[in-house]
Amino acid sequence: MPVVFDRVSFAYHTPADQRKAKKGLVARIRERRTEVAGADSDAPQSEDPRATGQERTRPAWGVSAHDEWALRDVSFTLADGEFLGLAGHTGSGKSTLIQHMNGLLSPTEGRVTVDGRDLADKAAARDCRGFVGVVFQYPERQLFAETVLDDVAFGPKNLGLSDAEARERAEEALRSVDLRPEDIGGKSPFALSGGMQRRAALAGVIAMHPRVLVLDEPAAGLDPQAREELLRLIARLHASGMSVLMASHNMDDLARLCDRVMVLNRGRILMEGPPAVVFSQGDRLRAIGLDAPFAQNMAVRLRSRGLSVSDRLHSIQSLADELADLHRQAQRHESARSGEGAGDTAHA
Ligand SMILES: Nc1ncnc2c1ncn2[C@@H]1O[C@H](COP(=O)(O)OP(=O)(O)OP(=O)(O)O)[C@@H](O)[C@H]1O
Repeated sequence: MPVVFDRVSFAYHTPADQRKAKKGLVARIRERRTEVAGADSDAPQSEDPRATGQERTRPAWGVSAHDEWALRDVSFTLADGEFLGLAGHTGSGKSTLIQHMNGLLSPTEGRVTVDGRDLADKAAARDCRGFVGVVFQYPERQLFAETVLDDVAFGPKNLGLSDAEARERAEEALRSVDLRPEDIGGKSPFALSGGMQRRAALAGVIAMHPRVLVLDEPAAGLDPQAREELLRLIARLHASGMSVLMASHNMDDLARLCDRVMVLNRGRILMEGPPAVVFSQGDRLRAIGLDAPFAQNMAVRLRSRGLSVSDRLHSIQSLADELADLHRQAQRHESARSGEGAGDTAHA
């Protein structure tokens, strides 16, 4: 079930080129009305702001014309079984992109298809919500039911499943996020810890049996242990066969988990590729206000101190492997030197 973005642009306000087209239309309509009403052409006419483009609302976040596009010309494919990471500074368009994944927002230009069906088609968008599960930022804020089990069963019930089937799905989903339905199913969601609430909210999406899981900053605001548990859980869901798109501000999480990373900057894809390739370009990342993963920063520092470590380091694992290699090389070098030394002594 690939999700394909084909030259997607999105503006929260009508973009300039489309306003221009509208302006022409409004002017023509006004001329026509004037002709029909026989209006006195000398009479002062109140300017229709739409005809002059003055209605143009300068977007709150933008200072130049191109900033009115929250997404601009975005093309990519989330392939079956892939784990795609989405990085980008605040306001770069990650949440906007995510809302296009299941048709909550429709492109102003371009198209999004899921399994070949264009989400501009309402029926396709409705169907895809069963397959593409979106977990928004702080999803626990949307918990509402009296019990955890009712909350998680809400989605399946909406799909038309019977109470018993929905309950079964809810229990299964809770177990898949390491929550025991027999312990917490009857509790209020608000009686759970923050990390458990987050997992219960995730279970509500998993209970819909999505094949694509979309996560917007899933670990934001969790304590270190809860975030570790949650990220492990996401890796496990991915390993079970789901495709995942995960937006995150944490480059280390993306470097560690993703097959491929896409970096958004002002609504456009700036970089895209395997973590080792994207995250080795620390300077480009820093230029748009993103940090590189710890391993990449460490590699830069080690190189500046004369150690010849790879500039492709992007994860703690790759850093550990590289340092172990260097250590082994140094040991070999050392033993070769001491062997030479021993030979010299024997010679003497
Ligand atoms: N409802 C809205 N109306 C108008 N503009 C919006 C709206 N939502 C977002 N924007 C603007 O669209 C741009 C992209 O926002 P978006 O929330 O997608 O970015 P983001 O990368 O998810 O940011 P963050 O990391 O802070 O969540 C921003 O400039 C934002 O101000």
